[in-house]
Amino acid sequence: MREELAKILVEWQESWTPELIERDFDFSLIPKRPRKVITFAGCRRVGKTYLMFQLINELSRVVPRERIFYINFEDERLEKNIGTLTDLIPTIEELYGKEEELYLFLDEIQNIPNWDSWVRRVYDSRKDIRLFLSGSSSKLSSREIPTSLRGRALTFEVFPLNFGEFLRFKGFDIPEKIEFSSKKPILLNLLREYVLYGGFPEVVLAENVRIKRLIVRDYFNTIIALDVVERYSIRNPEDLRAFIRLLLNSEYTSLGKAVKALKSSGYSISKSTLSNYLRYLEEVYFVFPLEVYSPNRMKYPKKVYFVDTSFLTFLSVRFSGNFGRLMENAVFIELRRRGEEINYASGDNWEVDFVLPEKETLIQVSYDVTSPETFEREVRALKKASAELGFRNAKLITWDRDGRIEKGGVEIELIPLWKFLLEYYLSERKAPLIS
Ligand SMILES: Nc1ncnc2c1ncn2[C@@H]1O[C@H](COP(=O)(O)OP(=O)(O)OP(=O)(O)O)[C@@H](O)[C@H]1O
Repeated sequence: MREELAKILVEWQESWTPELIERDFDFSLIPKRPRKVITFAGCRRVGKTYLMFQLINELSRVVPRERIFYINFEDERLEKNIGTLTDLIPTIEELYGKEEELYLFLDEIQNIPNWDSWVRRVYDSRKDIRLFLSGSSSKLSSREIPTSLRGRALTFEVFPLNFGEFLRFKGFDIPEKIEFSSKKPILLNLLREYVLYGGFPEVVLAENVRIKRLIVRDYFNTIIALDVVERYSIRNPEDLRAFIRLLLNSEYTSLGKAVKALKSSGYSISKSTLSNYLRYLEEVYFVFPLEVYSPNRMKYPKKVYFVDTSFLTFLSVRFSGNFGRLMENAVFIELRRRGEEINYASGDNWEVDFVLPEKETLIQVSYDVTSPETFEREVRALKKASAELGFRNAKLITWDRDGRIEKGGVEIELIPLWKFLLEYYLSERKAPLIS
């Protein structure tokens, strides 16, 4: 077995040249001190492995290549037992010496039982070894990091491409003065594509909608079958699927109501089971339930957003093609990517899509503000929310309308979606991606 390991290590040193498109990731956020085990967490296929590759590229500029190793524990040549891990460092040291710091990038490490005790041992006993871990499983996500690693690990959350990255993947150079540029119609077309089909790298690169649909459906099936059903040992996968169908077609999740709705379709599932399902789906970064901003939260249902708008486009009967809903989901993911604390707000006959309590900001998202009735409704909701919550920052994210209006003492900033999504990019900040 050690021979296989040696072969894989040498092969990696000799042949590794990944072709990748750079993501926005500020690697200076990875601390030198205190030394931490770095983990990359996020939904399946968002690009965690490629982000590790990008980091390896950056690192290769300052660290000799023979001190950096990448191993994918899904490699069928490797035995999936702890022996593979315990042999790893001695094998590298035999082959390449042990003088300097060693950087180990270990992918899908959760395939090895008891991997976490090995990680802890290495972390505690070898100050000269830096570990970077990734995996499709929530076992590596911050919420589920084994207790033995707590305090030793720092997790970076990876999301589907942001709009700036999406444009880079599409080979589109963002012009200087977008508002006045002749390239703006192209930008808006690309934005439409981004909102409809989302930011999974492979889906973005796929050449037509038919292929995009196939890939997204395949991701969906894999997430449900492997990341949820298998990992959490779900006994009735059909029940889970019925619940997901419900989520994909409703804006809110009140578990009580879900129990009733499912019952009327012939599924008998308890509230506590549904609550577990929702937690699992959240742990694998497939959905993000959003709470209302209110002291008595229990009275209000949660709203549900998906990690990527493509799931709504290709799998939702109700929201497929509902551009307003897709825009709202895209804005949510962008806020989440920036690490904002987010809620929604609701009152008598009004609702505001997002509240950022720390920034005292209200955000409403609306596709069609050209219709005076819709515009009035959105503005009214912002006014009511502002009066009730005392937050004076109000933004209305539109498809492409800029400006500022004052209504009843509340100033509302109108922001085109492209401008909102590129805010970080335009201000040359990079999304922190830290949880
Ligand atoms: N930066 C990138 N440049 C070019 N292609 C990319 C990039 N990131 C991801 N991809 C494409 O998306 C695919 C999935 O990316 P990757 O394997 O990194 O995802 P992952 O999050 O590690 O997936 P899993 O959770 O299934 O292991 C890659 O095989 C590649 O085709």
